[in-house]
Amino acid sequence: MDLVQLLLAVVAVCLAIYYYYQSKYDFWRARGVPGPKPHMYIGNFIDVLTKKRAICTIVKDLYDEFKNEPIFGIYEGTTPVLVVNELDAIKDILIRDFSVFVDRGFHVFTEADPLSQHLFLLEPERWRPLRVKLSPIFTSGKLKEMFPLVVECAGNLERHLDKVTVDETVVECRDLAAKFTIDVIGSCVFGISAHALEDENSEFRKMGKRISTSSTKQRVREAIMQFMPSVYEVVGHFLQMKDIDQFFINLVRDTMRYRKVNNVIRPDFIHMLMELKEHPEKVDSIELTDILLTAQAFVFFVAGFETSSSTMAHTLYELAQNHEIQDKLRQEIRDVYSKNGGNLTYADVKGMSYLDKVFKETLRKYPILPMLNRRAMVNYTFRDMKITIPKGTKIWVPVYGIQHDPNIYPDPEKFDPERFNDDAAAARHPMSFLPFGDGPRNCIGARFAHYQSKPNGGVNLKLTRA
Ligand code: HEM
Repeated sequence: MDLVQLLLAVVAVCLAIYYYYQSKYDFWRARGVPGPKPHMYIGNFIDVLTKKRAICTIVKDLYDEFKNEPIFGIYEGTTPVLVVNELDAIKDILIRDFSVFVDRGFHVFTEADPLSQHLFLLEPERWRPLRVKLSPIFTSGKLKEMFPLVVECAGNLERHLDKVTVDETVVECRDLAAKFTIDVIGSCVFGISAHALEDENSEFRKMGKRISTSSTKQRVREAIMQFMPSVYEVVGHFLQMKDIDQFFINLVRDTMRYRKVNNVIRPDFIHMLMELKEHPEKVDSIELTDILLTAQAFVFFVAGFETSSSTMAHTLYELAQNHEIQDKLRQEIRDVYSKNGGNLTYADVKGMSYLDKVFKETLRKYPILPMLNRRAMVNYTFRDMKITIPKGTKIWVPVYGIQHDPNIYPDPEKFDPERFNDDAAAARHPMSFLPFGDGPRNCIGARFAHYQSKPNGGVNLKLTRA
């Protein structure tokens, strides 16, 4: 083969690759679904990879551009994703036709990343029986039993704030919220005192920081996981955060062993996971390994810590700018505390209606997940729309866009808890407020989130001014 032939062969291969990838971007056009133009290989997420824009901004901008369409198509890398704007269609996906959309469409890396086998990521076969068995952990009754543990942490927070306000130390609210949440999760999930409030070097705090800080290694890891899952299966082992995994594996194993030997019973998640382990026959056909149980405790830490602490920090941020709302809320909180001789009960938290509105408005303006993910398990035809998507198609529900849509929430950047008056909330479509998702695969910890976040806000406002 001479040089010209070699060059022609190289050009032919390059063209073949180019057309192969280009043809992947015909997916939505061929089905008559509108959408933004994708970039070669990267799809519509170049700004996420280059960290130019946050994913919530991208979701909002795309939603604003296509919000008059009931659906539009985008590409995650080369994978087509259907974004569904129409609220009735969203209800069909999350609730009515849930059996079609039971999967989130994420990968579980059983070998490369054993703790990824948790409820949020699991495929339907293992998710279904586990969700059934884990749901009772979050019933009102169980949370009521657990509430004294939260109150104990709120007491520590109160003492901590007493100290720092006397010293007139500047308090970083985001950091304070993270420490409090770690103490609550440490106690309610793992049954240990994490001491994050008092000790800057607490092991749990360090783990929380490691998980939530986005290092270059972590960014590379997440990008490969999301855009090249089959590559991650091979190289994931090298990118794994082994010390974090080992910390949680040891913690759960040692705590379970200690409790068993010393016959310790405590009303927390570890106890409930131990009960599942003791009765494996209760979990259908799936094997309940220590790793699988640890993965569930791990997701309660990850999902419970960052979500609630960000929400608390956002609430305090908004209250610092809206003094009227802050004063009204403080009055409600002080009334409840003084009625009960300085104590806070489970029923009190439930009864604080203004705090509830403030919490909801925070989650409307700052939803933790900018979109919900689902994947069609079979071919699916949308009602009232002449479109059929093939089995395997990924779906996004653009929560951030919907919750910032001025047609649904007038003046959406304004922080206004009155949007959640009973009448105003009832007048809106139920799918227009989805901070915890909806349907059988909604947030399993939603109720727990209320009962761990609100006492934090309560203690902060009772004692201080944001
Ligand atoms: C303010 C706090 C929180 C927010 C805003 C939040 C939000 C969410 C959202 C939007 C989802 C996806 C729902 C869907 O796809 O329909 C989710 C799932 C989940 N959340 Fe939360 N969450 C919070 C707190 C918690 C807590 C405290 C825990 C556990 C202790 C938790 C555990 C989970 C788990 C395990 C899932 C996956 C559920 C499944 O697939 O079955 N979350 N959360």
